[in-house]
Amino acid sequence: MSLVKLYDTTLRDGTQAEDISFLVEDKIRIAHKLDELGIHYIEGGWPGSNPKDVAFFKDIKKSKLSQAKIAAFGSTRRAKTTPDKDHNIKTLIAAEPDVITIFGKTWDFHVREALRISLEENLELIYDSLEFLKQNTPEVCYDAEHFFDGYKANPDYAIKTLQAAQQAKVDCIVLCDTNGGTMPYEIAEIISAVKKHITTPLGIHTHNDGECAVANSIQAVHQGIVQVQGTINGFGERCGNANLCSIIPAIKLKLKKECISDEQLRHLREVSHFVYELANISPEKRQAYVGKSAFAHKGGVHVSAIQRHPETYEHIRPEVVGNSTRVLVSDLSGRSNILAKAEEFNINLDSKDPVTQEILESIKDMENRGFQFEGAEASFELLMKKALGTHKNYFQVMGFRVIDEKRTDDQSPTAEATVKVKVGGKVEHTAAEGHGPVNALDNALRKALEKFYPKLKEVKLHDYKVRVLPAGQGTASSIRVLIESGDKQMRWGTVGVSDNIIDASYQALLDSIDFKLHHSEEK
Ligand SMILES: CC(=O)SCCNC(=O)CCNC(=O)[C@H](O)C(C)(C)COP(=O)(O)OP(=O)(O)OC[C@H]1O[C@@H](n2cnc3c(N)ncnc32)[C@H](O)[C@@H]1OP(=O)(O)O
Ligand SMILES: CC(=O)C(=O)O
Repeated sequence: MSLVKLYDTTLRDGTQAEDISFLVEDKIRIAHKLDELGIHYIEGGWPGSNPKDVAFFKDIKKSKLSQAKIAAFGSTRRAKTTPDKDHNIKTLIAAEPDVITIFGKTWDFHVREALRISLEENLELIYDSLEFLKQNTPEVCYDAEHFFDGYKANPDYAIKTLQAAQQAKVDCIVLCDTNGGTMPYEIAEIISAVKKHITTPLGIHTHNDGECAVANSIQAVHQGIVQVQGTINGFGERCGNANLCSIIPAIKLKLKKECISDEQLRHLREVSHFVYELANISPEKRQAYVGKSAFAHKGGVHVSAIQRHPETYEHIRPEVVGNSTRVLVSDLSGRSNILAKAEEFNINLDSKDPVTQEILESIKDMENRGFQFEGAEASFELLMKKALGTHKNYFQVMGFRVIDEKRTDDQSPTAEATVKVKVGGKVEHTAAEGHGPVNALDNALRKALEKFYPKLKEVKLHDYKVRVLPAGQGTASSIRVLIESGDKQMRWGTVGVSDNIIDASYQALLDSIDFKLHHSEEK
């Protein structure tokens, strides 16, 4: 099986994305993750650009990578100098990477407009920059910027720029779709034309402006190119770069070519989430292969079929990329969704038991009133237990009161809540303050119940989302509150709906506490 080399530019082109910035420490941690994933080349940055990138190349040498090569990025020399005097080229060599990659101009329009030099001068600049680098570095890649646009505008000149790089004996020539507007069929045609003139190994670097970056990269691999550049999660300039989290499984599972091992592929989802975490960006749910929804089944017909055979609605087994099948519960559910969830929660439920239908109808009715169980599986589990008569009443809330007060215009508001709960035969009446009314109510409820159930001290509130339901009644609209809670072992979601935001929050908080108590006892 032929090997396709993976070249990751998350740490360089990825950081050219709006909102993405990594500390040097983040870059080092990501580099190690990429190395473990089996990425062959890690482009760490542009040392001629900023001190952070210089520090990366210095620091990465202090720790050992298992197999990846570190690449430094830059450009061909400036027009009015020679390579040995060019600041950018000198800093690239000084960074002492395993590989140096420079980009140069292919498109005659860019040579004239961006560099403002003659076409001939640009060819000299490509050749002598690369030739000089080849004498000073073990491996050199050449990124032919705007190659596809350049080829379409002036094929002869575009090929001449590649020939200049080939003459300098570079190790790989990377065809770039820099503006990201090329279509997959053009990639196939142009690569086969290039191969008539160029014998140097070819690579591909695509951007996603036409939403075709992954498709274009796969098309290029199909055409026999040997290096694919991209970024984790598709981070990158404008609409992003080609997403390696989609390209890697496509190379292995669809094109049946070698790139990383099966074991490394099982860590793909983990690496994707790690990079999101360090970038401080919420993972994209609908991301192919690695997203939370990539194998989430909602329609009753789908759930029924995947239980008979997963391949009916899954294009690959999710485990091979470290993901898993999920069944969602909603008003699009059928009995199969309820039965699948019951099995997941270790609840015995017979498909012929009339309670299955009752639960289904109750969900459809509640979703119609604004509830949503997809992010609130703990509330759904409690609902099932109530329907089956296995729900236990650990406590009863006899009432609550919340006061939100702002006495003068220049004073911040204060919030206080009182609750009355009954546990066994004992009544507890407690008050607490908080940052706002919901937090005060949460504090009061826990304060009252922790006396009876000290395990509740472990529960932390991780997320609190409020959504106004679209009834068009302004501040009198119904509200849905989704809460995510967690302890040391797990996280769970609960939901509440009311036309009163405090009441909706109260319902979700109560379910969260109730769920924790049920699970502590079951353990
Ligand atoms: C397709 C890509 O993604 S390429 C990577 C793009 N990434 C970045 O630009 C991020 C890092 N860049 C930087 O930190 C800065 O732009 C630097 C340090 C590289 C250069 O900064 P400056 O010297 O201030 O120049 P500036 O940012 O305005 O860039 C334009 C200069 O680059 C030159 N240039 C652009 N492409 C090339 C090239 N392939 N070869 C040589 N010079 C080039 C232009 O001719 C222009 O030079 P001039 O001002 O002497 O006419
Ligand atoms: C080299 C590069 O980043 C590009 O052409 O998009």
